[in-house]
Amino acid sequence: MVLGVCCEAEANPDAALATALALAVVDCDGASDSGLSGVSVGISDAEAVTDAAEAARMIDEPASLSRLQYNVLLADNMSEVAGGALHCPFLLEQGEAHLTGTRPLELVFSGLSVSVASRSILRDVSGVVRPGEMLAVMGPSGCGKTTLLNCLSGRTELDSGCIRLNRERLTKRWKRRICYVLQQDIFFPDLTLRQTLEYAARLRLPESMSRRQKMIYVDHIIDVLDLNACQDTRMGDYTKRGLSGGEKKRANIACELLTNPALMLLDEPTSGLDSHSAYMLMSSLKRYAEKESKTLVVTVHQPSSQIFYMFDKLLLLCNGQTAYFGEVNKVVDFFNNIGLTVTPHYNPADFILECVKGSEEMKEKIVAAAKTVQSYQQESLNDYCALPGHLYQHQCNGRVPMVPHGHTAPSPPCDFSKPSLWTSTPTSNGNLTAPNAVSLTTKCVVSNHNSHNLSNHVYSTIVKDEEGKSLWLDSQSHGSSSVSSTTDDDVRWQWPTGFWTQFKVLSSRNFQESRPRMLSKLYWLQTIGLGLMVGNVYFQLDRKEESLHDIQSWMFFSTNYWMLFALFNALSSFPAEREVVNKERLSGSYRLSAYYLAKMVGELPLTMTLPAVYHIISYPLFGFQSFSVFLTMLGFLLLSTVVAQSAGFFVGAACMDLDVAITISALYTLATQLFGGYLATNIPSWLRWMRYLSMVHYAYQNMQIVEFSGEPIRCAAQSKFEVCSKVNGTIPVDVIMEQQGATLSLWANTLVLLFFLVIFRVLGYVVLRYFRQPK
Ligand SMILES: Nc1ncnc2c1ncn2[C@@H]1O[C@H](COP(=O)(O)OP(=O)(O)OP(=O)(O)O)[C@@H](O)[C@H]1O
Repeated sequence: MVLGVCCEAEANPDAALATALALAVVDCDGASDSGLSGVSVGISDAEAVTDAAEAARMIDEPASLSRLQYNVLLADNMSEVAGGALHCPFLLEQGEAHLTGTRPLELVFSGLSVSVASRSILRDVSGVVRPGEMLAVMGPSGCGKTTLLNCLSGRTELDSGCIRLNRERLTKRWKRRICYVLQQDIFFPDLTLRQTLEYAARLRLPESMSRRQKMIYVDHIIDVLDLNACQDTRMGDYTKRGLSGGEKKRANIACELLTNPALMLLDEPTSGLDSHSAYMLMSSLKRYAEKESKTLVVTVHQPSSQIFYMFDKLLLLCNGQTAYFGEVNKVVDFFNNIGLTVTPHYNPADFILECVKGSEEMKEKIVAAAKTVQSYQQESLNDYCALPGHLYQHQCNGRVPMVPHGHTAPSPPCDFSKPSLWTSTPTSNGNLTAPNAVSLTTKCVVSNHNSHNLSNHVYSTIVKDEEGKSLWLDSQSHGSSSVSSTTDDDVRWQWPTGFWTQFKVLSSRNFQESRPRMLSKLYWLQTIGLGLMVGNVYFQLDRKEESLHDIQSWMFFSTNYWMLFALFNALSSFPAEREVVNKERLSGSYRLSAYYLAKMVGELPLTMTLPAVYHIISYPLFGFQSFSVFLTMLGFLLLSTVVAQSAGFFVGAACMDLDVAITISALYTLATQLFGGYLATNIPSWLRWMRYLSMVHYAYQNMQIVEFSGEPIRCAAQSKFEVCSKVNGTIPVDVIMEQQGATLSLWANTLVLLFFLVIFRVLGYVVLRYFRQPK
């Protein structure tokens, strides 16, 4: 037995401990502040726990939930100690730890119809999945399985139909709490599996867990999904070899399991796995669903009969219509009853798939039979959906649900031990019996007084399977926090971690993920080669009028090259990570602002490294003047590079299509070069304003001001500068600048560059926030 409780209490430790345990044994309703803050308590002995639990029972005033920070690791016998007297998952109200138990979740979908470009993809598809159940969605390729999951996760809009999660509508809050394991495995290819999971844990597990606990969690998930051997292998993609298809699939599931969601939607989790691995994976998922009362919807192609019978329910689709919905072990009867008999020893999954891939006549027959069955249930489903979801929110803290004037408040059906909406019981003739009526009078208390539910709702647990191997750590959903509220829409969304944690983790991930891309061996070679080449072309230039053109071309080339380099690199940066970021944003892992800021900061050192190396090589070859000029020029070169990177971020964020982004950027950069002041000095007056939009112009001017102020250019014998006949034999810097029509000072140019930097970065954020929201 292991129990660690971290409480903060200004009272004595025992009281703090008792209070923590009281949470397990008192009704959460009416929690009042008992002034907890500041003491840590740890117990490792069952007797002490029993005593404390007893003490907790005697507390008159339930503890303040708002000021209690707790973190509990509890072994499986804790439930016996506390006697299973849990009444509800508890809420920490004011944002300190924000952990809530995962409520078991009943998923009901009714009459779902979807069409794309006037083609009907799903037609009137309905079903119910209860906590602890696994629903298999099967059907031939293209029948609409993925579309159905997209609907259930809220990613595809419905033409008609309804989806209810514990009677609530599928709001943004729910969408972020549903775990959707996509068919495609979307990861950063250069991170290893372990790094990927660690970052996911640090982002998605609550702040109240220490980093060590999060890492223990990661270890368990790796262990459970048998990913130990490949944990240090990079994820890889189609250009770089990394994890195998099956390993990636399991990694995908592992990332989602970290948050321990109540509802998991898995799109073909077994594809690409050998039969043994597929079996092992599905049995893990099955155990998970059963032990943790999770609701699982899984699409599968051609499961083995062993896997097939692991499912509780089956939804068979045929051309977007329901061909069967009901218990898996009744499907053979259903087919028998319509005259389609399974050959003995034949895999029933293969058989039914062959039937729904058969002739049109056969398909129609199956769909018609399924409709007959469905009509029994449809009415109740319609009633269910007609209920205004927010009236029936799961109010397990004893508060009265909000009810419009003149209505009686029915209690939400929190008790899942009661029969639910769709207990399909096929009769001997294959038809399903009429469903049980929706129970609106069940008690509003999650009060299964059994050991499982205690652990399920309150404590982080290490659940063990029959062989004693740890399966899942923790029973709490970390995907989000707040549970109850008066309406669907006014629920405050609480992020699993705070802004600064997200910023820190994402900056570090961004740095790690971008480094191989931004500082590849090829780029190093290119930079060093270019630095040497340019340095030798403009080798030790004398600061005299005869060399002026070459000096200016070194500056223009250097500035221009690094600005273009940064811009085009940034351009491909968003498209490359868009899918991963969209996936993470959809699952509510972090704020966009934290991601955006982290991206800017995380990539900053990487953006600056290569131009700095180039400058260090080429400037001394070009002709070292003084250390201060060298450093100032480096500073301005880096500033110009970062400004150009901002433009690249903006265009990359705004354009979904990389080709379009490249075309727009090429046009913009070529124009900025033309108006930069070096290539064309006599710009027609009506086009001169374009110069002020050219970032290169300001950067190039600054380089010249710094260089020519440091060591003035000596006049030639036959100087074209009038000033040479009067002053000192050197050309003042402002004369050179005026000759190019540039009148701004060093600081004015710098301010304009900073303005570009801020504007492009803000625009980039606005685009991502309002125009590129993941769907
Ligand atoms: N955005 C879309 N535009 C046009 N057609 C679409 C779109 N999305 C899906 N479809 C079509 O809808 C049908 C169902 O697609 P879906 O991906 O749901 O099938 P599936 O059963 O998951 O297939 P598979 O088993 O091959 O993954 C397919 O015929 C597909 O071409």
